[in-house]
Amino acid sequence: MRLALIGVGQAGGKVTEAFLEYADRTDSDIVVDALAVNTAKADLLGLDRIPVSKRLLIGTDRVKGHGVGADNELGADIAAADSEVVMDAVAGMPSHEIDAFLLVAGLGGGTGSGVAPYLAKELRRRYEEPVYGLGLLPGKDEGGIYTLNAARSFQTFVREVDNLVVYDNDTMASGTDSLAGGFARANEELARRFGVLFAAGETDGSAVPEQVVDASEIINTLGSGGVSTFGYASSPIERKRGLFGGKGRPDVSDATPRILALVRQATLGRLTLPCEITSAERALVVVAGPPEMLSRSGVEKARSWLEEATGTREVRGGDFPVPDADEVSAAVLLSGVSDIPRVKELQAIAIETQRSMREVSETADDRLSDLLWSGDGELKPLF
Ligand SMILES: Nc1nc2c(ncn2[C@@H]2O[C@H](COP(=O)(O)OP(=O)(O)OP(=O)(O)O)[C@@H](O)[C@H]2O)c(=O)[nH]1
Repeated sequence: MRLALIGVGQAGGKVTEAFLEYADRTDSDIVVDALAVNTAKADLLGLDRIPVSKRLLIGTDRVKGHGVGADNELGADIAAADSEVVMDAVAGMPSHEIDAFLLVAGLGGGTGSGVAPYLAKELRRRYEEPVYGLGLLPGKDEGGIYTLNAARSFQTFVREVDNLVVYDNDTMASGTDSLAGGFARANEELARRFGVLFAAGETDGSAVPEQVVDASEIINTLGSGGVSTFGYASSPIERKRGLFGGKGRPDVSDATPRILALVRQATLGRLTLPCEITSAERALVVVAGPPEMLSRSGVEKARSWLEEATGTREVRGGDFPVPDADEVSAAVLLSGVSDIPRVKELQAIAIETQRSMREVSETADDRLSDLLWSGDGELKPLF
């Protein structure tokens, strides 16, 4: 699947660059073009793979390049005023090569969470290709304003995209390094894992899959509307010693059970957004690795298992041969999921935060409560 990537806000820009790094390293063709959009000049200066001409600073008349300081209403207002800057840059992309747009944004801050949903709306209005979101949820320890931002952005973003794929920062593997180091590792891991899914149908012809996962399989799995989560698992392979010191053939004796075990692990392990898997409407599985290890019956069995585990008959699947790989991996996309504890929790905390803000604002400033609070006690979308 060939993507036009648009990274919005600081996190969105960094994750987009991680995708570019993955595509370069694996020589894969998944990124047609990439833009970074921000209200903070410093964040754009911190990028290094996206060319300067494709780093777009918006809202300069309102915030003078200093960012919106976690105010996502301001982010959405700026997007409404300045979206043309982004749409002009998108119009310069080779649209005939693009299978889909992917907007990447952290939903806890102000820029990504406010601007990305508005750009999704504009892109869907102008282009036939599907527009997907990759939304990063803030960790539980990030505080009230991040949670409130994420809850409001989430409901607006879901409404505006064809599908919102979610990555919860709380699922990030914990390490002992700094926050920045932790994010860099998480972004690399995220790009590598999603990369397998998007790159599966874009092989250069040197190794042909038995069951191709092309762009339409991914598009049909994502569907139109809803939320997706993603799981991944891998295991190293043993190779017999190769002639002349080259890579030898892998040991294929356990190829079939290994695939089934990996798909189970990917589905039942650490999903990017933990959810009740039986609430999924559709699923897609990609098994990647050396071609000898990609047993057709393994992939078939894994698909049947996934049908049973999720209770949906709409399960697609295929293989992605990577001749030199030192591992076999399984990527599982669950789409149309609805039973998501973290989203319920996010909304509950956000409503509580709003309620306390409302109590303060009723004595201090009624305008604020009207902005955040709809008459029926629900969170207001951003626009
Ligand atoms: N996965 C991931 N999350 C990140 C990264 N950087 C920041 N975040 C998360 O993104 C949220 C903050 O969003 P940012 O992108 O920094 O903020 P912004 O959209 O630029 O908005 P403002 O800074 O308020 O203008 C927080 O919830 C962070 O946890 C990153 O590199 N990777």
